[in-house]
Amino acid sequence: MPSVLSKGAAVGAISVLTIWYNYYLHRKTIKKALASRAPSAVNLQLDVGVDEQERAFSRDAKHFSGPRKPLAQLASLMRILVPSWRSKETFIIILHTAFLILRTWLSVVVAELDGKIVKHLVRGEGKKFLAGLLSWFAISVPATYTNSMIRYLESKLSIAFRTRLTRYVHNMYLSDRLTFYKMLQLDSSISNPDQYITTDIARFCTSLSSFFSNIGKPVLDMIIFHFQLVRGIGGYGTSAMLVIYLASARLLRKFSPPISRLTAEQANLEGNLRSAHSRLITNAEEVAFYGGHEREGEHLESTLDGLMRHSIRVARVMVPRIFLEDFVVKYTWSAIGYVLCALPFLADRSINPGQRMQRFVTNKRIMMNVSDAGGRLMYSIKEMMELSGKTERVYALVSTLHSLRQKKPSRLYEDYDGIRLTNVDVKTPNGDMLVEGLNWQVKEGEHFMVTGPNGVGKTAVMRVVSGLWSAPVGTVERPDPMDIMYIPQRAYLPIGTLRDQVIYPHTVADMREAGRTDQDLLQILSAVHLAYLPKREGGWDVRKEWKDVFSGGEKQRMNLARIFYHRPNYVMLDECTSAVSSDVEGDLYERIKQLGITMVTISHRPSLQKYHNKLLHLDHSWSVENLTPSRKSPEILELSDD
Ligand SMILES: Nc1ncnc2c1ncn2[C@@H]1O[C@H](COP(=O)(O)OP(=O)(O)OP(=O)(O)O)[C@@H](O)[C@H]1O
Repeated sequence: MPSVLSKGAAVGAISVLTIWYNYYLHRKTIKKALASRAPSAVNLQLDVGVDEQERAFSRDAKHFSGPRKPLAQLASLMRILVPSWRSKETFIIILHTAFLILRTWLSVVVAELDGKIVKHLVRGEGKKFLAGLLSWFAISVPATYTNSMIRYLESKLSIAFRTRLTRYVHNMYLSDRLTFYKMLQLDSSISNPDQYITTDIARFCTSLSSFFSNIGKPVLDMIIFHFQLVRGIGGYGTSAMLVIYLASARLLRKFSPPISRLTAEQANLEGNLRSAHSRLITNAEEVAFYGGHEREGEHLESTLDGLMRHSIRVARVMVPRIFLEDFVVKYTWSAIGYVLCALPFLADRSINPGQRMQRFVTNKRIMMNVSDAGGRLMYSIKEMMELSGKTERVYALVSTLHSLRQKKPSRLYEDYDGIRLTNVDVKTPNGDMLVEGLNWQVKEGEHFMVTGPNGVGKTAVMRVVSGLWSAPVGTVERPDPMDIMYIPQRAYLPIGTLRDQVIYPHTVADMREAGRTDQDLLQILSAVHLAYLPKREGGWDVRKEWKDVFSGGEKQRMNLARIFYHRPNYVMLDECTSAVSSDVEGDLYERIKQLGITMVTISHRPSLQKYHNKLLHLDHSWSVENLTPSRKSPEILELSDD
């Protein structure tokens, strides 16, 4: 009984520590939540500065370069998951390990108590039997508490890993190096980053945190129980058990299908299905107009078919492995365990029945625990392979982000008062030449129109100026990003309030800092002929899926409103008034000019020429022409082939 009390005290001490830790974390979370209500910097990782994060990325880059073996991949990812010995994750892992040890220790105590209870029963010692039973119950409270804490800490670890890894990826994905754009538009190695960031990271973190229990617990059990068994059945018996385990592990490995590859493939196919659904969500109206539901249905079905065929194949190849695993772990090991427990007592007839019963029950209980731990270790070989497949995908994501982040942009200078391209070759990401040796300069007050046939590379020039595409040859000079804006062909409406639509990409905090008010925004909306919107939609704070609310022309005018809000020195407009009625369109161009903003307009509409004084014509070669209001046909100033 005293030993039970001292063990109970140990459990109590660990429990108090855990409760204190939870309280501490809870307070920290509340403090953080309150702090995050205040307007914060743009950095996504609230507790780390942008520069510090950039330095961390540069330090980590060498650990994510090129292909690596699964264990090395896991080691690289662990650097992100547990960044230091003083991190929260280290503390959770230590606490988790403490509870694992405690559980194993309690199992030994229970096994010994079992033996004693049976001994008292056989001897007919009623009082001792009852005392043993009471101790048994006393142990059950900390034992169940320990089990629930192990599960709780496992979830906590998984959440902590996921938070850290997802933030790390988000910070790199959405950094000012435009990694998300490069990944989505220019690089095909990661086809569905959304699937990787949402599902794959979550699965990897859950697997990794449960892996600590699944491997850590049985390994601990095996070590501690084996010491107990050596006392009970001698060194030969336990050595025999060990040899049998190792042989079984080899056998199971030999007959195991390539689980890590199958897991990675499964995740890939799930990503394809998800992406097919995302496409339908994004293009629902277009599909509905075309009556393309059957065609889209066929695509979804064939994607689902691929996934299901793979899942069935996985289930089929797993049958022999599961059969072998069960046969070895559940039956063969138990039978051998019985024999090993019984042998010492069959050989030694001098032991009295009570003692014999006590030792047999204790040993059998420990043997069952060893067998159970061994079984869990065998099962965790499969989990280890699955984890390896999940690690492979998450590693691929992080290493691609690192390699895209390091890609050098073209020779681009951001301190020029104007736009100047010198001997620039404009090429597609595939390397196809669109415009060769482009020499083009836009000075302040020179409003340019860029024209040319479809697909000739007009938007490509805007991509090169903005730095989205790098020019392999030549030099690009342009103003500071704060002084130039690019309005793309397709109007973009972010998630948020009506106010957010006008001020994008500013936040409300940025707007307040810039000294702008809702009254200013109303004036801006009236400049783009949308002054009726706040009233119609129910105020500035209303949140809607704006892309479904606004008409085509309204969407474009809202995008143009951002020019009046941000008032850059230069703006590049890419066919962004095609749905705006021509009277409003003309008015908008005049207003932009009145604000002293220099315009570069990509358009096919000759009616827009009157708002510009120069023209860049692209048609596999390039030419710059003067546009004078009095002359219909432009005067040719410079040709690319002269
Ligand atoms: N991510 C990409 N990868 C490969 N090729 C691309 C990519 N984006 C565009 N292109 C190609 O680059 C060429 C130029 O495209 P761009 O959008 O600049 O044409 P454009 O002159 O603006 O045409 P339009 O008048 O139809 O808008 C096109 O042939 C297009 O297929």
